[in-house]
Amino acid sequence: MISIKNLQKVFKSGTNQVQAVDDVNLNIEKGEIYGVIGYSGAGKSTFIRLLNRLEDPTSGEIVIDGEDIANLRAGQLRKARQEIGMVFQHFNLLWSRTVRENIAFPLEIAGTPKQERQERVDELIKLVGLTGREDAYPSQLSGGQKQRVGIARALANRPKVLLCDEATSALDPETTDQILDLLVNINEQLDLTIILITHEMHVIRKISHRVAVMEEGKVVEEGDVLDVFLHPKEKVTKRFVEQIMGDQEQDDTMETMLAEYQTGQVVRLHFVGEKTNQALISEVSREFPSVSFNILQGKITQTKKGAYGTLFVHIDGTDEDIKKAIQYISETSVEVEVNHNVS
Ligand SMILES: Nc1ncnc2c1ncn2[C@@H]1O[C@H](COP(=O)(O)OP(=O)(O)OP(=O)(O)O)[C@@H](O)[C@H]1O
Repeated sequence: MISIKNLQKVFKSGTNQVQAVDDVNLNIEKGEIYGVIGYSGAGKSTFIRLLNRLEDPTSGEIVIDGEDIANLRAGQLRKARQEIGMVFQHFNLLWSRTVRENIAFPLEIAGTPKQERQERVDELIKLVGLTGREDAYPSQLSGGQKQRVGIARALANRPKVLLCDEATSALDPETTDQILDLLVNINEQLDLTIILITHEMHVIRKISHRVAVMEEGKVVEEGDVLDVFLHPKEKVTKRFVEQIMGDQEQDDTMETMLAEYQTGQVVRLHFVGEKTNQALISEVSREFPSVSFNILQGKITQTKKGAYGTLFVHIDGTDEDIKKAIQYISETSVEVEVNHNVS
């Protein structure tokens, strides 16, 4: 659906040159939530602004649904832009207009007749959960509500793709989660392709199907979120994954746990996407009633493709039963690492 080839953006000022986007090549499928992550200055904002030509590319191709956005002239560009919605970090609302009027704005620009405009606005208000706040002004809204207006406005002209530029970075964690849930709903209900840029791994983990990692203008790593989580190759990617997993921390506490348990075994279960932790532990407890399972600690993170992470479990019972329980777990997709055997 979106094909980006050899995309370059060089900013020039006097003798200074900054290569903000450096030979980016990506393919994004219809209906996908595609995340681009990178630290400040990596080129994410420039990249996303190239996609709707808020910036002009220095060279390269951006084909969205068969149309090369990079080479459109002014008139064609105006039309194409209506098919690309954008949500901004700081909402960019019109302060003298109500919620309803803000959402209607892109429809007015597109020349949508009044009756149709009103119907569409009503639909959007419902979709983003702003019923009852239609006549409020932006200054009377919370951050999350402002972003809901931003999202409704971006969807007004039924775009083919929604671009989100750090859409949750100005929000607190709880509101962030609500807005991310809304984006997932919209993606699923409308089968809408969403491209988002962020510096927060949490955003990628929670809603993205695939991710690209940017550094110094380049995409240094790309793939399914779960694959990238499990096998980060680049240093920068490892840093992002550590942000939410904290592996080093777990290795340190392992030693403490081993010292604590004198009977049974402490095992580390590695979840790689196929089974959820709760389902497995209750299933194995049911199968082996004579064995006790005690979850000691763990860090499991849910991605769009399943659970990923590790769980430390103390298993106690007779040697024979413990062995059978471990064998049972090993036969699922969960990898078992036996750390301790004292009996
Ligand atoms: N209009 C501009 N003129 C000159 N240089 C620019 C311009 N916009 C961005 N840059 C430079 O391009 C590089 C990439 O910036 P960009 O804002 O795209 O990165 P980013 O990953 O989005 O970071 P941030 O989250 O801090 O905005 C930086 O070195 C930045 O200084």
